[in-house]
Amino acid sequence: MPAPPCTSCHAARAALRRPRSGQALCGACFCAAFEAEVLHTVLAGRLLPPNAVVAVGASGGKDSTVLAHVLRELSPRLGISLHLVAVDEGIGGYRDAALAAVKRQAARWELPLTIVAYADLFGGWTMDAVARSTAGSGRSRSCCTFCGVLRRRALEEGARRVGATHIVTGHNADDMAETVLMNFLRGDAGRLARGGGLGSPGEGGALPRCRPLQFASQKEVVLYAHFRRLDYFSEECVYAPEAFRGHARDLLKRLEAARPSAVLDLVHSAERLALVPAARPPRPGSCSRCGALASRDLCQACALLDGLNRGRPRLAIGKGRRGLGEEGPQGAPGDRAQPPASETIPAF
Ligand SMILES: Nc1ncnc2c1ncn2[C@@H]1O[C@H](COP(=O)(O)OP(=O)(O)OP(=O)(O)O)[C@@H](O)[C@H]1O
Repeated sequence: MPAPPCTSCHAARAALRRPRSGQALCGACFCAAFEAEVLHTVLAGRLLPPNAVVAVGASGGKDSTVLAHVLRELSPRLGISLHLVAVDEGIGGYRDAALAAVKRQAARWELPLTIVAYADLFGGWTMDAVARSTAGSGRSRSCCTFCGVLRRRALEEGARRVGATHIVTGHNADDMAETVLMNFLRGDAGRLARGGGLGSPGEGGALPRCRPLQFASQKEVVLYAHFRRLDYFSEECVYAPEAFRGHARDLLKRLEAARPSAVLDLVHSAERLALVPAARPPRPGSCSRCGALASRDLCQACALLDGLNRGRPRLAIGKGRRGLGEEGPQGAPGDRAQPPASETIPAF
């Protein structure tokens, strides 16, 4: 049976049904709709003002590839300029291939690219060295904790170097829903309290960050990349299988099978959550070492590096009561007198 006509242009045959709405569209109309929705997210949320210099966190993966492509399409209407910033975490057998994809994108789209490396920024520490240091006798399950904190810092540093006024990342709705689930599973009220919204406004001197793909489903991101024939790197990070996020991802897939709106419902639930004031993190101060946003003497990145340099990395990541959980905070439940330092960072 031939495909039905596209319900938008009525000229071409439909090439897909949109996963959420079931609408039958041709590839061109789907891509136009996808771009219009991202434009709406940016405009309605006032995420990127005219003349913004936008650093796109470019990992070479599908999400940031789609984000960079869509923002490039939209940049004349938004009046923004783009700069790709890629972080080389020093992960052998993974990041080099991903960076090669970013370089190809920069060349094809004629966008400036800056690469910053953990090894240069963090006193010689690469993620592979961190993994060796944190593993002890077994496999390290805390790599994503370290990497998330350090990458956030590295992206901020890279963005500053290129004179950016804003940072965007490619987190999609599925990523956001996983994060909400993980925060629930950890009982992390501090993060849940400010987990909604489209990003952080740039408190404490940090650059404003946002996630323009936050309402786009992973499936549609992949479909957009397919129809626009985007070239991206699709392998999983070598440390990802150890991460707690994988459990949240599996759970989310099962929830979505039973209830297709589960992903977006979770994203919106984070926006609507109203927690009692006592659950909110304290007003942040600044790190005594680097001046970044911190709720304790040292910011997350400096605390982690301190632990690594002293040969006691596990202390900084929650093997004690006040450390960080994997990819985020994990203070003792109910311990609100001095919440974990990680509560000072937004949930991405
Ligand atoms: N090495 C990196 N350099 C620059 N930005 C990065 C890097 N890694 C991740 N990011 C940014 O953070 C976002 C989320 O990354 P993460 O690895 O958690 O998710 P992802 O869904 O696999 O994203 P992607 O498909 O873009 O790799 C990316 O979309 C990108 O904007």
